[in-house]
Amino acid sequence: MRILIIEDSNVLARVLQFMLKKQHDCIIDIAPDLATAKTLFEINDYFVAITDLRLPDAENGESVELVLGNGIPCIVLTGSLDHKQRQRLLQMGIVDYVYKENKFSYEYVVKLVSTLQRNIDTKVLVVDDSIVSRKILKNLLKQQLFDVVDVDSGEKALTLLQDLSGIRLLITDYNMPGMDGFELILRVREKFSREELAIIGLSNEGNESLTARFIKNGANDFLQKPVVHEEFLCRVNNTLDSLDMIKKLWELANLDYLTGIFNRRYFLSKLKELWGTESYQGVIISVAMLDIDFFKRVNDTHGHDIGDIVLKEFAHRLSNKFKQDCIVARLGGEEFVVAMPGVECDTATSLMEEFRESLLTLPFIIDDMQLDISSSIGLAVTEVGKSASMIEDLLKSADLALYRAKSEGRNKVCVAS
Ligand SMILES: Nc1nc2c(ncn2[C@@H]2O[C@H](COP(=O)(O)OP(=O)(O)OP(=O)(O)O)[C@@H](O)[C@H]2O)c(=O)[nH]1
Repeated sequence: MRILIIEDSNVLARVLQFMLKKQHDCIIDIAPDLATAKTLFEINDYFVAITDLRLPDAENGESVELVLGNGIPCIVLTGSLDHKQRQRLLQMGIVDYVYKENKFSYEYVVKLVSTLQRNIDTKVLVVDDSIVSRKILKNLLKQQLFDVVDVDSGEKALTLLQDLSGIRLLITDYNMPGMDGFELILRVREKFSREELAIIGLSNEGNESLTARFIKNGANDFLQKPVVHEEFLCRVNNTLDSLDMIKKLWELANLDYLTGIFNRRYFLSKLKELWGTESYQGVIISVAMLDIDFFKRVNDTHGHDIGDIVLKEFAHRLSNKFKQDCIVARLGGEEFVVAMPGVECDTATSLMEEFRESLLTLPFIIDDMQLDISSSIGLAVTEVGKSASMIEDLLKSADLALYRAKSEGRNKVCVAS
């Protein structure tokens, strides 16, 4: 990522450069005047430009025209701004303006750059029967680099949500012929939770209870039309920030920090979920526990960092082999587990034998070193039932089978009797 700072104050430009570099892996060019900025635009492609409104050779915001004329998102830095200037800048299509006040202003600029990066990969669906309103919202969102799709009815929105995966934010008008905004939200919430898909409702009705109704029906936020540029973008970004935060918390709670695969907590909750699902009652389930052999030696011989790489590679291979309905997790240390619902004992044993052998035939190459890694595997099989204590028994059996595999010489699959 390459960023251009157009700013005649060398101190300010350097502070911003330092703060941006701390947060982003990027190249930063500094132009102290319009002429230099013009030259830099001829030779480089920029992700975003941050420009002062007044420069020694361009006192009237010509740098903003230059940036936008080059099709580059523009963040404006300014000491002051009157109402007219603000209107003009927003109409020109800048990302945002920031007052040069204190360190928080520069932190805000750094955050804006992260937000723009996030927005590029964020799909937003706008639903409004008014072409004018859709166009305004689309333009506002595109200035922030969002990937925007729009439709003119709730019915089309539902179809699109079904066909096009990855939409993270739905912005819907309330008053629409056919399906109104409320009904659309209710229908959407049957399939998508607040954590998966955020919804912002819009209406030009000045009805006070509308906000609460929207939110009670499943919207994350609500805004009055016509939208105020800055408020709209703040609300959109806050809503998406909350979604990101929830995702991060979910990952912290359910993923193993080292390998990125599921952790023990997720694994156990998933098994409990299966046990509680009517359609799984009586379905056969195989569970395999895998433990890397003599892993302590890997750490002792090559160091902990290499040990970590082995764990990551092992997890990667395991989750590549057992996809689809299987649940693959790291239980802790060098111990992993795979649950295979619907897989009979014979098939599960063959699959585990294949995996065990693949470790020997495809050695781990780390830093040009070849490491011979093997695994002992214990397998237990049962039918999903009503009693939760069965889960404990199943895991105990797999663990005992693993213990047997270890004591019988390692690099072996043992099935619980
Ligand atoms: N690098 C690394 N090592 C870990 C991690 N978690 C646990 N270990 C190490 O894993 C090793 C496990 O050693 P042991 O339980 O003695 O087992 P082992 O050497 O694999 O021997 P067997 O299981 O009997 O074949 C210990 O040295 C732990 O320090 C981790 O996250 N990273």
